[in-house]
Amino acid sequence: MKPAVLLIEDNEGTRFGFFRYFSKEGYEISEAADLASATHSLASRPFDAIVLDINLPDGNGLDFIETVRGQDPCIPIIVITGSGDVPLAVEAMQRGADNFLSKPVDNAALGAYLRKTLEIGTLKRRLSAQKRLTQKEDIFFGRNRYMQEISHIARAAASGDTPVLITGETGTGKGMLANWIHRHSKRSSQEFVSLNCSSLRGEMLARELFGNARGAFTSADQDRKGLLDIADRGTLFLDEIGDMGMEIQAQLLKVLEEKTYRRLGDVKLYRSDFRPICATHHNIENLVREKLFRQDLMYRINLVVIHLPPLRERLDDLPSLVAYLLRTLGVSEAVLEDDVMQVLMDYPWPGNIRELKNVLERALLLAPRGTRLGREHFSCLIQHPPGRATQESCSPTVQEIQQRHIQQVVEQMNGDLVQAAKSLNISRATLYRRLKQIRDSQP
Ligand SMILES: Nc1ncnc2c1ncn2[C@@H]1O[C@H](COP(=O)(O)OP(=O)(O)OP(=O)(O)O)[C@@H](O)[C@H]1O
Repeated sequence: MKPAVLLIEDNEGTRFGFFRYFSKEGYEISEAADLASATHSLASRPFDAIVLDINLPDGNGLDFIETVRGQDPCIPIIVITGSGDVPLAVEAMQRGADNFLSKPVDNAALGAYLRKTLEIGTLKRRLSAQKRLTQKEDIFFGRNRYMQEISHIARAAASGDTPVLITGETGTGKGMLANWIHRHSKRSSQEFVSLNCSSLRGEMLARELFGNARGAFTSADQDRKGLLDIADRGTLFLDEIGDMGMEIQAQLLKVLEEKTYRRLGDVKLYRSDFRPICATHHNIENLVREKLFRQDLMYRINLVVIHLPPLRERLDDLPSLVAYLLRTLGVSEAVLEDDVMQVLMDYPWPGNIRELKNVLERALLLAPRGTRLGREHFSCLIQHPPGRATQESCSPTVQEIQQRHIQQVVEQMNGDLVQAAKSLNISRATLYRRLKQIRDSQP
């Protein structure tokens, strides 16, 4: 495919010469005589590079560099300045241009610059995509008064070693906060082991937690470590602990009291020094009243309680949270058109921050590269009732089909993850990761 270049230049003669030369060189050239038509062109299709004159009839090209950079940090920009205008060229580079040339422009020199700059642009994009994949997600606390208090308690929890209970609706960031506390605690060099107690029941959950000896049950062909073993000296994050069955609750209480446990089918006593951090979307006290949760276990795990508020109760943080999430997705907040924030403010966010992130990611996928995100990219939030926005408005993607298949196999194996991993021909760790992704993608 030909590289697409947008030439923003008011001089018709220069544009003509440029068009003829670079079309022959194999580029697809679009022309804009002023900033207004350049903005229009950028909104209507993606470009691989921009060649920009500084003095234009309706504004200064220098300011335009920042606008473009806000929408696409990687697109190469080459600036054309008047002859000998070095300070202007320096300013252009400071504002984000990749290269500059003085007038009259030597097309051959510009061609060489363009080739090099396009190569750099491709590399930058690749790096930015790689960074996105490898970057560890960091938590956003925000300036909301209540969240400031939470950040204070979280810091205190990280410097101590007592159990923590995190409550809040789905997608409010309970898992992220648990991980943040671990990473800022003295246990950070050890494992952070996460287990979702609602996805496994009874003996299956016991097997995951305690491990098993060879022959403990039909498919136990070897000794297997449990997560308690792996979490030794680290942190064990028990997500959705409110859904844990009463029998396992009794076993967990014993482990918390004695720090020792037995693998299934084993007589040997194992020791694990793990720090428990638990999370639930339930009100644990109600569960205790309903006799669904042991009171003694509640007192063991709720030494520090952190309640994360739903997103709709911290809307004062929404604009900076959106900017933060967009940055983690590799774009700046300038990518949003002005009236979009009101759409985001008006939506009740039943899936909280997870749903917000999914909605932003989907809007970025829908919009052509280099264009701004308008209301039309958030039509799910306007047209669909809350909670269904990210699921039903689009046909399933390959990833969604894969996720369904994994869920079906886990169900067929009655939740036996060892067998499910074998049947899917993936490792147990990969299966855990995929199951977590499935949970994370649900609002
Ligand atoms: N404070 C935050 N800062 C940045 N991103 C966040 C924050 N909270 C949540 N997210 C985003 O939302 C996603 C879901 O967060 P997380 O899994 O921690 O929520 P949760 O409350 O544990 O949800 P569930 O109850 O469904 O397990 C995260 O992967 C992250 O992308």
